[in-house]
Amino acid sequence: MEIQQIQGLLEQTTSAFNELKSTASEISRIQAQEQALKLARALERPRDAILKLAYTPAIVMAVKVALDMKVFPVLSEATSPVPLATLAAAKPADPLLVERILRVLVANAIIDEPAPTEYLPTALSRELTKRPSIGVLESLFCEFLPSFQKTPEFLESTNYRNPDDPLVAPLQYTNDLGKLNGFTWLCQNPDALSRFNSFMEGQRADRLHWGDWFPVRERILDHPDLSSETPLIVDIGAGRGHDLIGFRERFPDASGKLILEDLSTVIDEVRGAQDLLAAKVDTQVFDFFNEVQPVQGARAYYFKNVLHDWSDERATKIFNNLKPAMKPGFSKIIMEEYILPDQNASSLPCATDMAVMVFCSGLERTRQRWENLLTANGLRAIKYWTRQGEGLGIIEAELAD
Ligand SMILES: C[S@@+](CC[C@H](N)C(=O)[O-])C[C@H]1O[C@@H](n2cnc3c(N)ncnc32)[C@H](O)[C@@H]1O
Repeated sequence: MEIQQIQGLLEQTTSAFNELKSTASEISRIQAQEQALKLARALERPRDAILKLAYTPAIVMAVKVALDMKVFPVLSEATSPVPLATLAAAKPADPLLVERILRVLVANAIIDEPAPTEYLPTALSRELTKRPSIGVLESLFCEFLPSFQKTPEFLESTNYRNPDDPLVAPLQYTNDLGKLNGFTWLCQNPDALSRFNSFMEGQRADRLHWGDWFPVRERILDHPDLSSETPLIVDIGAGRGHDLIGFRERFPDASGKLILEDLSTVIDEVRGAQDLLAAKVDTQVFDFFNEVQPVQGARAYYFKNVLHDWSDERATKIFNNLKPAMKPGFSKIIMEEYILPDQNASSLPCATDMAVMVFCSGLERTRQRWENLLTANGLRAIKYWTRQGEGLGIIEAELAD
């Protein structure tokens, strides 16, 4: 690239940085980061960029090995540089192997090496001691990566049909699952299920809880028909219930019940968890394909990252099992999902789109696709709440008539 073009990108990056300095907003942070990425790309030779891109799985592999060798908890305690021998003793592991793995981490700014074979933590390596971020890395590496690798072969075998059958996705092809649903497969593999549920907790990482930006009081809580006995929020496909716990923290005075619904294996994993008990969250086994919604007349039926797992045909089944429980004029459906822009979507939603395609033939949807889905199912979008950057939006909907 011409030096003048790089100069131009540098100026745009500086101006994005100045905007961030003056507003300290999340949007300006994302814009500055995107601008800096364009600048870094422009400074890189295309051939080197491709080489590094193709090597990305090796970096993730090194992080996974470091996790397994228990390097990060030891490192994050450190106030002075930690010698290699101390880190190698954590597992214990061969010091030469640890040195090679840590070299990758240093080269990728995941840890610091202030002196030869002496290490210090960074914000990134400290993050790798937290359950949700460990879950993100481990679930994507162990459960998704093998399927990513097989996806081109799978798509060729289907003559590049867009996958829409959750029982015929790259996951089944890769793991020889026959017609076993991906979530049932997870439920049969407790370690994989635990990694996946931590991954879902991690999806929240550093993002706003919906209660921090959606006008919950105005759109949900301020209604005369709400009482302590009314189901307030039914979180369908809730996983470990982190969204409900976050809701209770933000609205401790809200009257009405918070109900967590998921498949029986997930409920077995979460039932009795202290954080759920403390937040007064009820649990309910529910299979949204095979049962009619058992909680009648809730104020809000909340789905987060659920509809994106399913094709329109499957989503119709979910809505058909939900609608009989909804009270007209009172019950709402709140779906916290990406609402893709028509153009220039950011990297994270696009990567998520690939992950749901591989796992269960799901898809991220543009606003028009959401609109078509709701209309075809006798539902009406009250409002699409979009957010800039990589945050999830909210589709607020109700029965059409
Ligand atoms: C992508 S996760 C989302 C979890 C959580 N809502 C979140 O965003 O963190 C999808 C959830 O749907 C649940 N699920 C899958 N199939 C289901 C079914 N048939 N009935 C009820 N829940 C189901 C899974 O167990 C999982 O917890």
